[in-house]
Amino acid sequence: MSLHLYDTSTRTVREFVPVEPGRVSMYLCGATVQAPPHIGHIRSGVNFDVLRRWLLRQGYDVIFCRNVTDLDDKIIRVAASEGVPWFVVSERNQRAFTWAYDQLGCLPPTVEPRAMGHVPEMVELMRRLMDKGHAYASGGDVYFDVVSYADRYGKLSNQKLENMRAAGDTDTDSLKHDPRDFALWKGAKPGEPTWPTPWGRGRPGWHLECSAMATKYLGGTFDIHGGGVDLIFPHHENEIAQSQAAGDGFARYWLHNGMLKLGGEKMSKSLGNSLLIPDMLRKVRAVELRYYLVAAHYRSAIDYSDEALQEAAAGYRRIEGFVTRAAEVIHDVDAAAPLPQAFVDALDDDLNVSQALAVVHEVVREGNVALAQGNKEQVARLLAETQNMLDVIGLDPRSEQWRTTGDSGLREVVDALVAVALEQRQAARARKDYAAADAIRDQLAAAGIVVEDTPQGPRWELAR
Ligand SMILES: Nc1ncnc2c1ncn2[C@@H]1O[C@H](COP(=O)(O)OP(=O)(O)OP(=O)(O)O)[C@@H](O)[C@H]1O
Ligand SMILES: [Zn+2]
Repeated sequence: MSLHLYDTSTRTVREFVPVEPGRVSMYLCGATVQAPPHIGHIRSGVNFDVLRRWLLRQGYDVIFCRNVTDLDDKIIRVAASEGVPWFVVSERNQRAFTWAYDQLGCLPPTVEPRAMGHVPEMVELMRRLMDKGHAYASGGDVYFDVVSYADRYGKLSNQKLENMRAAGDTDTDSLKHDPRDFALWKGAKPGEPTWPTPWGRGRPGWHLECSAMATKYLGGTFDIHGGGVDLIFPHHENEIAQSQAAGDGFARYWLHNGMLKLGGEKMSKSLGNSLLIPDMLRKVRAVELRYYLVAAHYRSAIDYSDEALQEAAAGYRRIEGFVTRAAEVIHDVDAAAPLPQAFVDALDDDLNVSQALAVVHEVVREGNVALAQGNKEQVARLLAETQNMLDVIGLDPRSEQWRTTGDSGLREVVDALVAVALEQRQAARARKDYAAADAIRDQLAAAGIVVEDTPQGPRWELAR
């Protein structure tokens, strides 16, 4: 089987074939930066990071564009409440998002455009829509005329125009030709930042931003557009309407991640039920949080619980335990070793990471048996398979990312210190000074280090 993905626009799992052989262009709706990220935002980030890594593993050259919405009503409100300019709020929170994506091991985007740096591209898109009769200016605003695009509007979200309710703010209904028309551009309001257009000063509507940025960096037709299911309507429906009405092919596959919820409700900056990343990193290590966020199928909803998080962390530590022990015996890991077919099939089947992780756990179980039997050849093969699979999901404990962050960065240092202590314990045993040998073991235990004697010699672990 080749890669198949669930495409919201056709409501089917279909074969992924990029526009250009060997190259994949991908756009992900990134953050509106009125507040720092919660784990729901980062769930979206890490799930699309796994897709990107899977495409890279298959040899594709991937152009990944994730935008930042650096100005909107919510940012303006936060800035006003703090008495600072809008960009103070968006810069601060954008840094918090970047930090969080980095902590969770997301590869940096190929390009990360900010909306307010792309106003000329938005004006040009509005011009094209006006010329084709799909947009009109009214009272300083510019609107998309949904009736002019009636036959196709609603395809993505599977609804018919006649059943749709009015878009957004009813205050502006008197300016619209139809209450379902949505704003491409919002006319200047006192105290708000504005940019010039041929139809007056103002600021862009959110939907227009993504259409303009996606096509600027990925072209008129590109492969994958992603975001959370919360964005299907109206945001993505409107992106399609704007871009296709202007004459662009736009995205060929629409992928949506399920929501991370708390008590059954979407985790949301606006609802104030956010679990922020620094707080989460006091509960578990970043790699364990990533494991938790990718372990469920990307399209399913997750209802957050501390218990499930701790269970996921324990699951990851089982994998990590094997990798660490095996790496003590095997020094050269074959990065080109093939991935188990069951793992490949799982990811090719609409990125079924939970199934793929089940394969990892199976290989780890076999690996532990091989370790216990001292079967070095088997251990080498299973360690290579495990690390190569984990690399695709961004979870390899021996990768640069996880070796140098959190407590795993100190592992080599502790390893050397424990080796010295264990040599002394060995020497004490050799001279039959068992009291001294036990004292060394007890001191290590007091420092949180548990020593286990194995047929391959003593090894240590942190007591957790
Ligand atoms: N709870 C969540 N679970 C999963 N993905 C989410 C969640 N909240 C937002 N996302 C996704 O994260 C990305 C960035 O979201 P954005 O900043 O637009 O969030 P938002 O919906 O405005 O946030 P909020 O509702 O928290 O104020 C989008 O792709 C969005 O779909
Ligand atoms: Zn968007």
